[in-house]
Amino acid sequence: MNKYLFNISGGNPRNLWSAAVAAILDGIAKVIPAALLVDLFNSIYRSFAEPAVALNTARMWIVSIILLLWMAVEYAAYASLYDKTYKAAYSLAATGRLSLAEHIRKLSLGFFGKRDPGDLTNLLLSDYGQVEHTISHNLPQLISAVMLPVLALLGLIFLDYRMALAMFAAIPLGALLLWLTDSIQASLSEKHVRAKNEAASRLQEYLSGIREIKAYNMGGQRFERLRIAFDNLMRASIRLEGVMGPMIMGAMLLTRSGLTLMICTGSFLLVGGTLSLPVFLLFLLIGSKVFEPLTVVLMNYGELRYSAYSAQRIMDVQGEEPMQGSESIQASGPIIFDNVTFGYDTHIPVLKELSFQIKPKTITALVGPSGSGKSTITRLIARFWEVEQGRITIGGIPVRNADPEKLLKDISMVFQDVYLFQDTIGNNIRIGKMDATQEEIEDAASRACCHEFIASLPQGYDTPVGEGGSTLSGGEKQRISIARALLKNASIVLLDEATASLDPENEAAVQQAINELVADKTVILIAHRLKTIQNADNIVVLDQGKLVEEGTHDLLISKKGLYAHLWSLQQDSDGWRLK
Ligand SMILES: Nc1ncnc2c1ncn2[C@@H]1O[C@H](COP(=O)(O)OP(=O)(O)OP(=O)(O)O)[C@@H](O)[C@H]1O
Repeated sequence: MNKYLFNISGGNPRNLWSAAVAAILDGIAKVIPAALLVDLFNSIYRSFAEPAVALNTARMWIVSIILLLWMAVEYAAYASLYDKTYKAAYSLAATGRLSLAEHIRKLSLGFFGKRDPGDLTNLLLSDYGQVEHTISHNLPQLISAVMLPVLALLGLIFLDYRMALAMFAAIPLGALLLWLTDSIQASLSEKHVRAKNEAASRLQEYLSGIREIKAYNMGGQRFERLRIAFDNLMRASIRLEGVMGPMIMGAMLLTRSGLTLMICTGSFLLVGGTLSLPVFLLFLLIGSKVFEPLTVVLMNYGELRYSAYSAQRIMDVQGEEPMQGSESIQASGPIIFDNVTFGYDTHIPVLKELSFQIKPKTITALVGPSGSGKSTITRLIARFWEVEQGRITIGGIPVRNADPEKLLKDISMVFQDVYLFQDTIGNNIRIGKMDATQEEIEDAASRACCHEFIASLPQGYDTPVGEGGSTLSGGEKQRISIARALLKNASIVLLDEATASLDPENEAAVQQAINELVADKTVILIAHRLKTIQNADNIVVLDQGKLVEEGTHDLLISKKGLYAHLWSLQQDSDGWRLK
């Protein structure tokens, strides 16, 4: 339980304890009036049962005034409970969500390959929402539901242990039923959460793929997947309610049967003359109160079970080992691949026994057919994935020992598919250097040939960008990402198809910007159009994850190997046109 709370609170359960203390104080505040009522009841009863004893009206007045004043104490206790639980729940969920989001950021990209993005969104929103609800609503109820019977049992056992035992005898039976059916409930909750996540993922897939769905007229087919997911969710929900409902009702009835058992025992003892009427009436009065919170908790038991599974899911992700490493690479040193074998799926190697060296401040081009592993090489340099066999060193420091955050400070990347955040264009460029001045941003944009088009927009650099950059053209996005990289000014530059989506008019200018970006840097460049890499210092040619040849353009042409073959193919296709 402690670990559960520690984990879902992102390691800060302190607020939760103050909420629990408030719940206990609230429970005590509620019990005191019952004790005073017992006293009042006793004194009234005695005056009626024993004619010699006069009705103590003064005592009645005092108790009534205390009860009246006590309402203020009850109000204060409840207000404090309300304040503490809600604050605890919401702040705990907020810090927990942030700390989990931060933790996820530190995981290798391999983790994201295993998880559906919709599943992670659900984890951060819906699972935390469930836990939040449990802490704000169910936890205080649970505490008072446990406290009231315990306090009542302690008090009543001194009054008449036989009646007290009869009253509480059925509670273990109710608990036993819940315990025996626990695995069924756990499995149903788990299936329901899975079905809910699957439905959310399919919905996300449907909405984000809406352009392709329209373009390829896939409405029916994709909609069918969505329909099946929602159908499964409906079935899981019905099963969950249908099975859990009777179980919880059964536990509730068993627990409440204690009241009947107590009445039967009381009647029997009354007839036998071993129980007085006031004690019997007192048990009746308290019994009806004690079972109320227990009933409420049992009604919410399903939610407790459900949120236990949500917390389990949160803990599972928190348990994922983040990438370790504390060393700083020597970014001005060589990048060495030493017998590296790597596969996204460990059984299917994508790179095989790869060894080559990238000299500092040179341009190395990666060439090879589609799927030969060029992008994978750049991802491994940036440590997006972890290399298990062989090693990559930068300036003599193994990448897997490097502090991942510091490593990325020394690397600028321009990807094939550029992602822009839903923010202004200026802030999207600023990602390269968070404390950049407006002048620096504009200078980088000018060098990346995008200043003019940004300045011509009505809001200039303050123009908002749609999610993922959907409001900009491919070429515009690419130039903005080059501006980011220019601003970052890192020693190592990874360029993946940087000029692929630019029109011929812009290409020369962007090529010029890239020349500026790569000057005096260690550059690893992937370009399908071989004419853009003719002047590279070294060309590494890959085929099916293996290095097949390397050298300068002239050397590789003279070797008449794969590079020369790809070169001649491109010369032929350069002039392709529709017939
Ligand atoms: N995230 C991933 N998960 C699993 N397999 C992947 C992943 N990314 C790439 N692959 C596989 O790894 C192999 C190499 O991919 P990579 O992207 O490195 O090739 P590439 O040479 O850059 O290809 P292209 O020129 O078409 O971009 C391919 O077979 C690809 O299907």
